[in-house]
Amino acid sequence: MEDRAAQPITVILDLISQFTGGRGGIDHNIVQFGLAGIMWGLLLTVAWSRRRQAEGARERLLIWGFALGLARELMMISMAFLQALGIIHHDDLHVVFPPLEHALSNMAFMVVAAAFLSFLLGRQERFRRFLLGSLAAVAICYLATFWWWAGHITADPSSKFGQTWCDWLFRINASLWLIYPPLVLMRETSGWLRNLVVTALSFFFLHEFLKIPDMALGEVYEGVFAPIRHGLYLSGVFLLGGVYLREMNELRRRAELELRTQKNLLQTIIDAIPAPIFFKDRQGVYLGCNDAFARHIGYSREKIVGHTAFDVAPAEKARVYHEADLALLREGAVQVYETAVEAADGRQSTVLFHKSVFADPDGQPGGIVGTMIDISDRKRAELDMRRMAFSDAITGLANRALLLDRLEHDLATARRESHQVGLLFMDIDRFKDINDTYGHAVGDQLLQMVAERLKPTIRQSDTLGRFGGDEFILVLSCIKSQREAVMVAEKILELMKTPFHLQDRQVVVGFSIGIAMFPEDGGQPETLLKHADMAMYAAKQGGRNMHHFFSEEMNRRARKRHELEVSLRQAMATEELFLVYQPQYDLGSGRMSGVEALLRWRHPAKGLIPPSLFIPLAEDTGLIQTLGRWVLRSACAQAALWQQAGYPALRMCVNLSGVQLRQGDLLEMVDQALEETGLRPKDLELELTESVLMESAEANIGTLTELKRRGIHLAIDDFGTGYSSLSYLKHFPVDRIKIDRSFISDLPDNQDDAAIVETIIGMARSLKLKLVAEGVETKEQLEFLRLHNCLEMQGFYFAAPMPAAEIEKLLARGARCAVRTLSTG
Ligand SMILES: Nc1nc2c(ncn2[C@@H]2O[C@@H]3COP(=O)(O)O[C@H]4[C@@H](O)[C@H](n5cnc6c(=O)[nH]c(N)nc65)O[C@@H]4COP(=O)(O)O[C@H]3[C@H]2O)c(=O)[nH]1
Repeated sequence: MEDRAAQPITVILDLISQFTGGRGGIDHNIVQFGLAGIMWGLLLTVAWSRRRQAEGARERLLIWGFALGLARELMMISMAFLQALGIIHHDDLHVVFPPLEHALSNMAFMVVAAAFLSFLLGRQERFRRFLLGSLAAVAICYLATFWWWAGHITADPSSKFGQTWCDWLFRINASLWLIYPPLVLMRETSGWLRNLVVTALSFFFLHEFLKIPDMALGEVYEGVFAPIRHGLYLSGVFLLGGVYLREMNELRRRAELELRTQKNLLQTIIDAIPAPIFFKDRQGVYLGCNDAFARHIGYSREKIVGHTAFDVAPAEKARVYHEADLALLREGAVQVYETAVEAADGRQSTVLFHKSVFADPDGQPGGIVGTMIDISDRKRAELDMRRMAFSDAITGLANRALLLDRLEHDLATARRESHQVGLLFMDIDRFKDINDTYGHAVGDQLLQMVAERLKPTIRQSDTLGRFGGDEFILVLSCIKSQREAVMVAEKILELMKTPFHLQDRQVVVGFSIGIAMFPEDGGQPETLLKHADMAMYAAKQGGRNMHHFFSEEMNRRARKRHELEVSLRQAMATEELFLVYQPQYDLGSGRMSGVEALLRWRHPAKGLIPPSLFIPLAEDTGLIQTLGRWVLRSACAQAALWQQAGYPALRMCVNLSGVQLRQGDLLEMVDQALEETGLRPKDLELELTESVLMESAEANIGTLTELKRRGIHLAIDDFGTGYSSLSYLKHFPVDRIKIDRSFISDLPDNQDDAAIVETIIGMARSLKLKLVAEGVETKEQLEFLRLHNCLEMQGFYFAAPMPAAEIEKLLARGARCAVRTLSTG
């Protein structure tokens, strides 16, 4: 029965055996070894090349497994060659090679199987146990076999390894271990990858297992089994290799995809950051950048990436960046520096670079990553702030702080290098009037225009600034003589002569310049400034629109002025000031028609100080406000007293300073004085000098009209000394003209004066203005005036200024102008 059953199989096996060339045929086919060797070699190459990216136990195992497989094939190829070349006989091969070949192929299978187990199951412990167990078993089998085989072959050199019990042991052991991985995988995983791996591992198992029936049959049908087994082996290797390569390909694709995703993500993230970011390699080639960077430097990303700074920045700048990069790569750490960047369109910006080095996979400096913070606005703001701190807001010239700083610096240099410095202190004459007349905006405009005219006069090394108000300073930093300063001053005065176009008007402004020289006039900035200021004051006193050098005399005068000022302040508190009154007579009635209140100062040490000395000082220092208020109130009070005492009404004439007129509170001051004293407005006459009136005619006309509306009389003092425009005179609400005493003093002999006086009298008559002649000292003068019909007079011929009590006496006596009183006031 058994024979019958075995018969058809035997027939088939015989047939296959015949067909395949029988024993020793394909078993030792060099093509098969070659193919398997190529596959193992390829797999080893791939696994080796990937060892960096895919670090891990599996990859290391695979390298070992593939290497063992390759070693087996190489050994088989060399065996085939040795046999083909007749160096070793076929029978002798069985002595050494089979145990080695079995060990290598089995170890290769085990290791590869373990690697796939770990990969597909993801459980390290399990595959480690499997690996250790299988390898230990293979090793034990191998050692035992070899030990036995060594003895056996010595006893019977014709015996074959494949026909001994140790071969059995070997095959059974190997197939038992090789059945394990496919079974585990079948049970625990699924998917096409699992199926392929299971198939490949099963082929390996079958390759080992089929040897067992072959041996059981006495290797009679090795011609059948060998091709099948080796076919299975080759298929297993190719299948596994295919799986692995495909998997590698997939991994690479996935890695690339991931890399691309990561790159996109990174690009999106850095594009979302508003600060420019870039990164370059060690050679300075841009590897990437964000939109902000591309925008900032004005190039597209394509023009930047793959290029160096030399392609996107001017060579000079690129060199700076490159050198900074090299230093950073050399020294590592972080680099922060500020620099100017020029964009493609030439736009300049100041940026703060933060650069650091990034490492390559080997931990070496791989390149540079940097960010740029645009600090142009901050820089500009800092610059503006610095400029604002040192420049005058209206004119843009140096301000007081900068002027003092420069002056100090120039003086230090001049001291060191022994040269001179000229300081020009300039002031616009009557700037206040312009401000009052046209408003502050126009005043500022004038300051700007003056600054513009001054600018071209200065050299690079000079400093021009506004010291405050209408005061300009020019520091001539290095000059050889006073002559140079004079030339500059004259040039400036010449420039200022051209009228300024202000609010559709051509306005001529005067300019006074005071000059102080280093080292003669002072060694310190403060002293020089003070002295130049004094010189400027002297220029103003001297008739304006001129320049004046500082002198010691000026200093002395200034000191005296200062002392006087201090005394005047004290005088106001200690009643050293008092009023005297000078009568004015009406020759028509022969009666005293009015009195002029005149201020006196009796200094405890210096005696009587004339008003011509202290009134201008009071005007300059602002004391005139308080003083004027006091004079007006006292005079009004005195006039009211006389009236209350029953004397005939007298016109009380009070001098007003130009400063008082310009201050806004004149009306209020007058109202208050009248109200407090009870004097009628019509009994008060306010005297304004012709020049004061003309200086700011337009601004004053409103105030004067208001005074007039209240019934207060207005007189033009010192008439004839200024250059009254007749048209203005016609518009001014004045009542009286006071002919200046300078025209009276030489009457009647001086023909010119006589003609002037006659003209003034004629003009007053035609303008219907009243007249009073002041400074009448002689009978001839009186007669001349009377002859020409000027009937009101004031002067020493009639009476000198006198205290109120004296006036009262005169009033009490009903004194008439015939009385010749030459008493002093
Ligand atoms: N040679 C000569 N002089 C005569 C004669 N008659 C009078 N005078 C003087 O002529 C000046 C007349 O005053 P003014 O023209 O208003 O000129 C005044 C006036 O402009 C100013 N002043 C005086 N008191 C005041 C005041 O209270 N307020 C203001 N703002 N100015 C005043 O001081 C100037 C000088 O005043 P005074 O020294 O008091 O000098 C007075 C007076 O003493 C004469 O026949 N011959």
